[in-house]
Amino acid sequence: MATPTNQVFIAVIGAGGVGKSFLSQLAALAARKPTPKLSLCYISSSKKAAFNSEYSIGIETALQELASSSKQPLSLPQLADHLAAAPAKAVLVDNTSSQDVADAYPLFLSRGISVVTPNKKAFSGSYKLWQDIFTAAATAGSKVYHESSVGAGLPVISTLKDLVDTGDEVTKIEGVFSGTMSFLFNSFAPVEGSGGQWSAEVKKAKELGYTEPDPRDDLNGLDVARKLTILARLAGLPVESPTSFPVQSLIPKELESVSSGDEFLEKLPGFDSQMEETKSAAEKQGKVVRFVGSIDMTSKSVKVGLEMFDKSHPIAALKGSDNIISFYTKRYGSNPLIIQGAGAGGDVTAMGVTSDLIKVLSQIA
Ligand SMILES: NC(=O)C1=CN([C@@H]2O[C@H](COP(=O)(O)OP(=O)(O)OC[C@H]3O[C@@H](n4cnc5c(N)ncnc54)[C@H](OP(=O)(O)O)[C@@H]3O)[C@@H](O)[C@H]2O)C=CC1
Ligand SMILES: N[C@@H](CC=O)C(=O)O
Ligand code: NA
Repeated sequence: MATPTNQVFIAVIGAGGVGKSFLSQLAALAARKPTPKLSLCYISSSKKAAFNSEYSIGIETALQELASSSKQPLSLPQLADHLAAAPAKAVLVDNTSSQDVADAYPLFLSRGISVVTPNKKAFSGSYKLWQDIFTAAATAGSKVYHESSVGAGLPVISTLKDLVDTGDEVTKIEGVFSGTMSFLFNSFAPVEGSGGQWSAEVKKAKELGYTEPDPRDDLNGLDVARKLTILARLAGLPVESPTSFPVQSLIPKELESVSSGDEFLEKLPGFDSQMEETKSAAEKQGKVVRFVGSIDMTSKSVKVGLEMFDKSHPIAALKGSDNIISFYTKRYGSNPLIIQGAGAGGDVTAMGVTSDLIKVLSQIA
């Protein structure tokens, strides 16, 4: 039987802040662009899944179907089998931050299943996983896109790929790469006024959907380190892992061994004085403190941490969860190519995922 080319099956793992926004953008996309026909065939959280032998879940009703389902999620190899047996091509959308799901991308890709994701774990894990992912995709002809793994929906990865693919040479990448850290410092240590309480701002960032599922993954600097690992690799620096360069953590020493994110948030107000000291030290010099990262391609060095900025500096003047990312290249000379805008939040992150899906559809359907 010929494989229909006018239909694509979509499997979604993860229905949190980004996953929910993605589903509503998928519903709008399916309504706006009837070709190829987009069929949602699987949706799961960590505990439950909705799927059936007809490969058909209502996109609009997916969250209700998931909530009322009594099915356990398929194991990742079972899901790969299920999608490989679908009557047309399939795309896996990973909206989790799971390392296990990320580790399975080579399996999905080698079975012809394309992957789109905002999950940083695969592209910032071991360099071997990175190679396995792109080798599996190249061998099987499947596609893999991860725009929202850096700067949420901002066109950071596509821009860097375009620079490299057109023969430009990146010399340095620097800026603010975390929506959470941007929000925290913009509200805790604003250019004007006194700012809020550190621990209260951390809670707000979580409520606004900016943080990782566990906010300690933002505060320990690892989220930014992961993003820099991804960008460094794309720019041609084969960084081994996000822990292979200096990363400053903002987790108080006393809370390093706390077992859960919730307990950490409960105890954090007891350590607000530590961040207050950092803020005052900058204020004494007429500056503000911000959490930044940089990749220097010439010296092959990557670093992540706090720096002080004059109040007139563009990094000091960021608002909300904005990221600012400057690409210094041979072609752009001393005036970098700069990308700026919201770097976290469900809708802007899902936008990057949905636009990646559209790119995949244009190549496979
Ligand atoms: N939020 C943001 O602004 C941005 C997020 N991202 C990335 O997007 C991804 C999702 O973030 P976000 O939506 O905020 O996170 P949430 O915590 O809101 O949602 C995560 C979802 O993934 C599910 N999940 C976790 N592990 C598994 C698993 N092994 N199998 C199936 N489902 C699983 C969770 O299920 P359950 O509810 O059962 O635990 C939940 O539905 C992360 O990788 C994050 O780094 C990237 C850019 C910006
Ligand atoms: N927690 C991350 C989400 C996007 O990658 C951030 O705050 O930037
Ligand atoms: Na992006």
